[in-house]
Amino acid sequence: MNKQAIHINDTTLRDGEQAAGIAFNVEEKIAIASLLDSIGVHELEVGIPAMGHEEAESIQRIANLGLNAKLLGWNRANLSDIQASINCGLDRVHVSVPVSDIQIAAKFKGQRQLVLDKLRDAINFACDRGLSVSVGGEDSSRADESFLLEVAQSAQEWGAFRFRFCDTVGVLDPTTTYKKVSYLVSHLSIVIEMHTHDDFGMALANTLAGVKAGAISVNTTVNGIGERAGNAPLEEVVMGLKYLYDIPTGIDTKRLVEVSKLVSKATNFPVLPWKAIVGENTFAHESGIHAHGVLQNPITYEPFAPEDVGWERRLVVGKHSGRHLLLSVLQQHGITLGQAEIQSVLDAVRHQSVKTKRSLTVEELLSLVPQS
Ligand SMILES: CC(=O)SCCNC(=O)CCNC(=O)[C@H](O)C(C)(C)COP(=O)(O)OP(=O)(O)OC[C@H]1O[C@@H](n2cnc3c(N)ncnc32)[C@H](O)[C@@H]1OP(=O)(O)O
Ligand SMILES: O=C(O)CCC(=O)C(=O)O
Repeated sequence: MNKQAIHINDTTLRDGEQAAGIAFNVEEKIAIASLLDSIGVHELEVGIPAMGHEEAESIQRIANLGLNAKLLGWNRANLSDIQASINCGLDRVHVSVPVSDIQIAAKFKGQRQLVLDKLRDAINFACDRGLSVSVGGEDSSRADESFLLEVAQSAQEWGAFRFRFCDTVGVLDPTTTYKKVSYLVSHLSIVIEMHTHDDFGMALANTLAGVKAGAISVNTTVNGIGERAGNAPLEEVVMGLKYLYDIPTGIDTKRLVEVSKLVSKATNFPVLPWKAIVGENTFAHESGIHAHGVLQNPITYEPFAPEDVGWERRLVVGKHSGRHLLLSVLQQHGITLGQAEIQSVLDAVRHQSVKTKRSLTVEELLSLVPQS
C-alpha cells in the first residue's frame, strides 16, 4: 500500500451539521473551524452557501479568518448554488450529482444524460470564474459502475481536481469498497476522496479500505456526527491511519479529545463513554484482570498511550475489580491490608457498585476500609 500522507477534508460543518437535531450558530461554526485548523486539518467543508442567511454569514466569516485550511462549500449542480459560494468568498467548491439510478429517478427525472449536462454546466461555470472544483458522486456505492466511471472521467476531463466516492447510505463493506475504489483509481488521474456513512457501523472500515485502494483524501466529521448513523469520525480515521496503516496525516492528535469536547458541547449531544478514541472510558480500567495487566504494563490493554489523544489513564474501582487494583489504589493512600481484609473490602465494593450502579469514588472506597 502507498504510504503517502492522507489529506483530511473534514465535513463536521456540512454533513456533520446535517444530523437531525444539530444546528450550530455562527460563533460555534467559527470556533469549530478555528480549532480544526489549529490542529492541522487540511481542508474544511464549511457548509452550504445556497442555504443563505445565517449559514452564508458564517461561511463568509470563516472565509475571512485567514485559516491555513482550504475551505470548501457544498453545492448542488446548480449555477445559483455556485454563485452563492462565490458570494461567500470561497474559491473552492464541491459540486454534487446523483449517480445511482435510485437517486437519478428521484431528482433528475431518471435521465442519466441530465446528470452529465448539469455537471458539465456547473464545472464550466465554476472554472470560468477561477474556482477549484471537487465533484461528488452521491450514492456512488449503489451506482451502475460504468456510469459512475463515466461521471468521474467526465468530471476529470471538464476540469475537476477531485472525485468524491460517496457511500451515501452506508451499505458497503470493506471488501466491496476496496474493489469499487480500486476500479476508479485505476481509471482516473485525479484524487479520489472517500465519503462514508455508518448505517451498518462500517464508516471507518470503509474509509480505510478506500485508502488501501488508493484514495488519498478522506471526508470525516468530529465524533462521527452526520446524517442518520453519521460519518467516518475524524478521530478514528486519523488514529486508524496512524496506528493500523502507519500513514501520517500531520494532525496534532494530542488535541483530538479537546476537539471532540468542543463539538459535543456545540451539538448538545454527549459522546458515549465507549466511543472509540474520544469516549471517556477509552483509557479507564476497572476489571481485575485488565487492571492487573495495566499495572504491570499499559500496552496489555491499551492500543496506544492515552496522552496521544489528550486523555489520561484512569484506574477505577467497581463491581469487576480485583485484589491487585484495590491494593494499588489503597497503597497510594498509605493503606496496607492483609489478604482477608482485602477480600472483605472487595466484597463490599461489589455490593456498593451494584447498589449505586457505577464505579466507586476514592472516598467511597476509603470508607469501606475497616478502621484499625
Ligand atoms: C447526500 C447529502 O447529504 S446531499 C446534501 C444535503 N443537504 C441538505 O439538504 C441540507 C441543506 N439543504 C437545504 O437547505 C435545502 O435543501 C436547499 C437550500 C439546498 C434547497 O432547498 P429547496 O429549494 O427548498 O428544495 P428542497 O430541499 O425541498 O428540494 C431539493 C431540490 O434540489 C434538487 N436536487 C437535489 N440534489 C441535487 C443536485 N445534486 N443537483 C441539482 N439539484 C439537486 C432536487 O431535485 C429538488 O429540486 P426541485 O426543487 O426542483 O424539486
Ligand atoms: O458530496 C456529495 O456528493 C454527497 C455527499 C454526501 O453527503 C453523501 O453522499 O452522503
